[in-house]
This record gives sequence, C-alpha cells and structure tokens, in this order.
Amino acid sequence: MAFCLTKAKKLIYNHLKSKMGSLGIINHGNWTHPVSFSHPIPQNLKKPDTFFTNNTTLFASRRFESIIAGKHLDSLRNVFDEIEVLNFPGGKVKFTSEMKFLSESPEERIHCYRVLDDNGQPTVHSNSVQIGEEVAVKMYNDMVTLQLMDSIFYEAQRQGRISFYLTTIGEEAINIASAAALNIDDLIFPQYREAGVLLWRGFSLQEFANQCFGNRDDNGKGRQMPIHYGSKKHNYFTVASTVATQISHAVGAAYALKMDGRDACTVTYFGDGGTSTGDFHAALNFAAVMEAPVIFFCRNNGWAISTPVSDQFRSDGIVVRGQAYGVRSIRVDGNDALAIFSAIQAARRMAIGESRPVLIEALTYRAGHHSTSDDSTKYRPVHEIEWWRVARDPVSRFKKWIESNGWWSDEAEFELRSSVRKQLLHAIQVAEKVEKPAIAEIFTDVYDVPPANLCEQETLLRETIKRHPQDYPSHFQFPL
Ligand SMILES: Cc1ncc(C[n+]2csc(CCOP(=O)(O)OP(=O)(O)O)c2C)c(N)n1
Repeated sequence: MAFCLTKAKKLIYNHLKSKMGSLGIINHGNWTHPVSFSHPIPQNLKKPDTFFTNNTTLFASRRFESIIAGKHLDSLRNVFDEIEVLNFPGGKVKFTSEMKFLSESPEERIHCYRVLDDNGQPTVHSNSVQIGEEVAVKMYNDMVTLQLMDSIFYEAQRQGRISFYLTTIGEEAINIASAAALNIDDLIFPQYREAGVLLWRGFSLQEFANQCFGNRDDNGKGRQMPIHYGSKKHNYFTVASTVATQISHAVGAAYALKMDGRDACTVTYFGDGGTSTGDFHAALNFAAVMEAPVIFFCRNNGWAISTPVSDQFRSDGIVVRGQAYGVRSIRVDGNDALAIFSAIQAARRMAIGESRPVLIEALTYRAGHHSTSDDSTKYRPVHEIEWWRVARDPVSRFKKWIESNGWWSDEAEFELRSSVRKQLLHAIQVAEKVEKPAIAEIFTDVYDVPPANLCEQETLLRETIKRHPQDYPSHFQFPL
C-alpha cells in the first residue's frame, strides 16, 4: 500500500479552501487520494467510503481505516483532527490533538512602522503618503509654535502668572502630524497632551492664553484648570483630566456619525496610563462590536506620571490588545511625523470606508515633566530624558527632512521663531489684563433649572463674599 500522507493532506486542505462541492476520499485499490465530487456522483465513481460534507463534518469509515491500517492510521487521524472544525459562534474553530498554550508574548515584538530615520532621511522602500511643500512647512511651523508655546507658558506658570501647565515636549509630531492627516469634520476627543491638534485646526495663540489665564474670553469661562481646552468650532471636545473617560465618548460619537451617514470619524488620544483603565477595554470592545468609525490613538510615552510601563502591563505594549478585541492595529514611531501622517490617513480611510475602529500605538517618550506639579528627575534617570530630547527629537528630525527637500532655511527658522515668540508674549500680556468671568458664571450652563443644593451654595458664597470682601479679588464683588 502506498499512502502519501503529505500529498493527501495538501489536497484535502486545498479542497476545503476552495469550498467546491463535497470532498471525498476514495479508495482505488492500493492508492488513496481525495477527490471532489458534486451531486449527483458521477457514474464511473463508486460512492466513497469516507467523505466530508460541505459543513466539513468528518465520517471516517471502518473500511477506510482498515485499508490503511497500522502506523498510518495515527497520522491520518492527525490530518482529520486538523481539518475537523467546530462550528462555533463567531466563526469555525479547527480542532487539534496537540495540547498547546498560547505564548504570553510573541517571539519577536511587533515591529514599529517608520518612514524617516533618526537623521530625517526616508528609509528605503517606505510606503508613506506623499506630502507636498505647503503642508510640510505648515506642519513644521506648528511643531515649532507648539514647542515655543510650551516653553513660554511653562515659564509663565513658574512665575506664578498661571496656576498650572502641562507640556507636549517630545510628542510634537504626534500632535501635529496626526492632526494634519485628518479632516476638520473628524471629532477629536483628547486627553490633555494634544494641544497641537487644536493649534493645527486654527485655535489662536490668544485663545490658548485666554484659557490658561481663565479670563472672560475663555470658552470655558474660567471654570477649568489651565490646558483644559475645548472648542466647538474646531470639533475639539473639552479636555477632561479624568484619565480615559474620553475614550468611550469617542466610540459613542463615532457610532452616531455612522448612523447619520457622515463622511467623518472620531479620534481619541490617550496615554499608556489610559489603557490601564477599564474604560479603554470597554471602549475597544464596544467599538469593534458596533463597528464604529473611531481611531484610538495611544501615545505610549513610557510613563504615567511616575509609573513606568513595566509596572503597568506585561503585554507587548498596546498594539497587541487591538487584535484581542478584533480591532485592526498598527505600531508607529511616534517621533516620525511622516509615519504618523501616513498611518493616520490610512486609518481614517479604513475607519470611514469600512466602518471599523482602528488602533494606533505611537512609541514615544514624555520628554518633559508630567506637569508643573511634577519633577520627573526624582523617578527616572536624567540621561534617559536627555537621550530622547536630543537624539530622538521629532521636530529636528522633521526639520532635516524639509531642509533636504530644499523647503526650509536658516533665515526661515530665525524668522519663524522670533515672530512666534513675539505673538506668544503679546497673547499672554493681553490675556492677563482681560477681566475674569463674573462669579455667577460658576452656577450657569449645566442645569436648565438649577437644583436646590446649587442655589444654596450660591447664596452661601454671596454671603461669605459680603462678609469678607477683603479676602476676595475685586472682580468677585457683587452684583456679579
Ligand atoms: C481616573 C483618573 N485616575 C487617576 C488620575 C491621576 N492622573 C492624572 S494624569 C495620570 C497619568 C496618565 O498617564 P498617561 O495616560 O500615560 O498619559 P501621559 O500623562 O503620559 O500623557 C494620572 C494617573 C486621573 N486624573 N484620573
């Protein structure tokens, strides 16, 4: 008896794959091989002893087994085991006779997509989107503006002029390149380290300053801490510091966009710390099941305040979690503006065109302190911070690329920096002088009819200010 197991196995699989009619294994004397047959069975073929039906249920006949008795039987059973499937909700599952646990980690970590190397030179064979001079120069302008805004507002906080600040240092490419690849109709659900997205969309430096100073011209009427920006006009939902709450909001809004048949998606940003919340997991699962057009953008910057990622999870970062929830995912170099631009543009196309969520994990580093309330040198080595700040700076990398294209010069750099610096100082001076919002505003805009406890609090505040006017700034005096 000549039994060619490999050949038989291969043919069986090919037949199953092509889903053509029924599959039979017929016995031709001493040579066994599979054939497919459709109904009715051709006259010249004997009905096979062993066959698979369309739903691949296997009937192994005794006669067939006896023909290939002995050592070949076990091998054959393995073949059958492998191709026998359980028709389970969600898809067919193959059986195996091998007891094998899934490994807790892949042999190799998921690769990181990049277009530019650390010297700003395109890597060979990169399949990035082409960006023209105008967009590239605006991207660079905004990255520099974001850097300068961070350094000047940070100093203003140190001088006691504003109460709090938080920078995006090291994450400028994530901010600007992702924003550049989106459409203004796409709704943004930010964490708090994405001011650059708003900058790209046209929020003015004066508006940033008004919010940080909490003055009368601030959209939020001074009711939020500095950097909690929000702008209806720019489709940028107001920052909420409660980590990760924005992720599920983005999924709900994406589902609404889909129901309305809009040509837009939602994008939510969050840090690695945000993925350690239940909200993240619920949001990913919900989005996958409801097929919501949302882009989950994780800025994996290595730290959640003083907690390193090694104390947060044992998975290969965040990207692998997408697959666990049935969400298409990619890992990108978060300090490479071109890689981010390309990945976001592709993700947007998939989210809207195929009505599905997409997860992007951008590998980066929080090169500044968490906020003005933090000193990160207390929990991480200074040389590590410096290496990321200098060797992996996303802004200078992008600058090298536009320079090598002949789109940028030293003069342009000088002019940009001095002009933006002037505008920022001016914005701060103006914002500082604008009156604070009326104190009565504290109690407005939430309830149509304020509840009794809120009215009580307002009365109490009025009485306290009247009794101790010296303890309150002049703009807190009544009538309010
Ligand atoms: C629900 C909740 N838990 C804890 C905090 C305190 N907190 C503020 S920021 C932060 C770290 C978040 O880290 P990550 O999400 O990685 O973002 P990053 O600051 O690194 O950009 C924490 C724990 C909070 N604001 N909200």
